[in-house]
Amino acid sequence: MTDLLPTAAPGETPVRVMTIAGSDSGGGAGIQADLRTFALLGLHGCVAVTAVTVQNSLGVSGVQTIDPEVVAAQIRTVTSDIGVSAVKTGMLATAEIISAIADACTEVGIGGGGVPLVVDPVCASMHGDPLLATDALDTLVGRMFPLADIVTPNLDEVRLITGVDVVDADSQRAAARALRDRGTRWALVKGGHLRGSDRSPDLLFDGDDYIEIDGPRIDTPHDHGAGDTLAAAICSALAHGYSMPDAVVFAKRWVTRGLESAYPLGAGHGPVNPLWRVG
Ligand SMILES: Nc1ncnc2c1ncn2[C@@H]1O[C@H](COP(=O)(O)OP(=O)(O)O)[C@@H](O)[C@H]1O
Ligand SMILES: Cc1ncc(COP(=O)(O)O)c(N)n1
Repeated sequence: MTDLLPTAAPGETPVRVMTIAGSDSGGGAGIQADLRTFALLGLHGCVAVTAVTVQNSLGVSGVQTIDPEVVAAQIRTVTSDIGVSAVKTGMLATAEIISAIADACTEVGIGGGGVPLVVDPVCASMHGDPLLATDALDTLVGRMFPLADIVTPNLDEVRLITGVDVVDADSQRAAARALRDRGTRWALVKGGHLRGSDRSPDLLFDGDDYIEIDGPRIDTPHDHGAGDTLAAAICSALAHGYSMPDAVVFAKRWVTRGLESAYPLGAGHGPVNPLWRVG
């Protein structure tokens, strides 16, 4: 497997994908991270914006959500004209927005065995600022997980969704099982927040087999947008027809390379850097 995906010839339409997520004004996470990964992997990225966050390297100081009907309309108008081969979701903000997205996805054939759907169940920023209304978690799990080909929570999100505290390989497996019980086809329990090891192992589970997708732990404070970058790369590989295990292995290598060349930005946490691709 290579570190890159096939690209279109100049003038030829590239593979299209879509991110349904929030905007990060600091450019490190959210739709900005997704679009960077899509573009650098040679795909054309479309967007359904769910919220505009007021954010920099130190945290999130404001959120303006988008009218749920406008979010759904972005999904319908893109799919009816441009067409997409895979979709990922990130910050979905409120229960009303999630319901509108789930309805629109069902209507146009995203998820549920149709167009592959990657659900990154974003609940908070890395600084701990909330990105999902506290009453919206049940809707996120109840409406999006049954549509999802894969869900990609970090360990804080795993705890919120399943109650499982991941501290070692056994609890990582228990968390993967508990996630699958909530309706997703594949569960990925990311090990990025597992401290005290020189590895950062993610665990992929389809209900039968556990697949450990290992990688070295990169010693950097600049990991803003790591989860978005991983999920956007999984989405990109699925759009090219990769199997789920191959898509996650590909994406893990992509985010690891991005962490290796992550850069400082502002006074806080800088972003993972998929620009290694053009460096
Ligand atoms: N310091 C690190 N070194 C290597 N890989 C990491 C590191 N931090 C996160 N990752 C990887 O980046 C991806 C995103 O993980 P994580 O940081 O847990 O997600 P999130 O950004 O959603 O909190 C995972 O594949 C994880 O293993
Ligand atoms: C709009 C938006 N979406 C997602 C994240 C999560 O990224 P991180 O965990 O790196 O803060 C974020 N901070 N902002």
